[in-house]
Amino acid sequence: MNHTKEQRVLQYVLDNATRGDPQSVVDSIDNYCNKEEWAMNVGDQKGLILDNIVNESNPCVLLELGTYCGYSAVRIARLLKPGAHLYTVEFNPAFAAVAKQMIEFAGVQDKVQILEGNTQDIIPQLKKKYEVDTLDFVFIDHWKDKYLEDTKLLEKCNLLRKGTVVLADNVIVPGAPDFLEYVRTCGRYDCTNYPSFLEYMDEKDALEKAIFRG
Ligand SMILES: O=C(NC/C=C/[C@H]1O[C@@H](n2cnc3cncnc32)[C@H](O)[C@@H]1O)c1cc([N+](=O)[O-])cc(O)c1O
Ligand SMILES: [Mg+2]
Repeated sequence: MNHTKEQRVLQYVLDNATRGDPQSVVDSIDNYCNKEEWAMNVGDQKGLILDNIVNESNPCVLLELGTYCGYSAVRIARLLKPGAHLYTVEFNPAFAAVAKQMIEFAGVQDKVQILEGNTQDIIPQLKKKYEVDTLDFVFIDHWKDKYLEDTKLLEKCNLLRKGTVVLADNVIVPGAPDFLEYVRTCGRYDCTNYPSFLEYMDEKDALEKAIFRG
């Protein structure tokens, strides 16, 4: 039975999207969350900004913090060139299970790897255990009070290089003020704000792009 919202979102995708078609998966989730139940996916309006920034960055090795149902993982993976790879970190087993099925249904499982666990534990393992050298692109969309500590951890683990794009969701709602203050004032990032709207709502929100200066 689909007892959780996340299971209901997945079921709607399985019933309405086309297997192997990531765009139809993205569209189905947006339809469901617009019509039936709100869910904390980056959504279609901020999603278009995310698409543009991924496309202009042309990334090979990507990291996402907070997979949730896999909406942004599918959205990003559908744009990746052959050989590019997205690692997405999720510590809630129930959400990871939904995301795994979402990613497989979309047919992007060869481009996406869900790393189950806490970002604090997984980020320090990326180099040795997952053979990551440096990251080209990071999408941050997990608990808002973790954005800053995890950005500093990425720096500490030497996972950022000159030009790495760090893109953060929700810098207005729910907001990540300490993260925003840090990336805009520490001198190590070139920041751009992308005003938009909270997913499936009329409320203002924004993405912040912080390019690491190396
Ligand atoms: O709260 C929001 N997002 C939190 C997302 C959290 C996701 O990241 C995982 N996680 C958390 N710390 C983790 C550490 N390690 C691994 N996974 C982790 C959680 O298990 C969840 O799957 C949010 C809220 C609103 N809103 O309007 O209220 C809108 C949004 O777009 C949002 O993204
Ligand atoms: Mg978000």
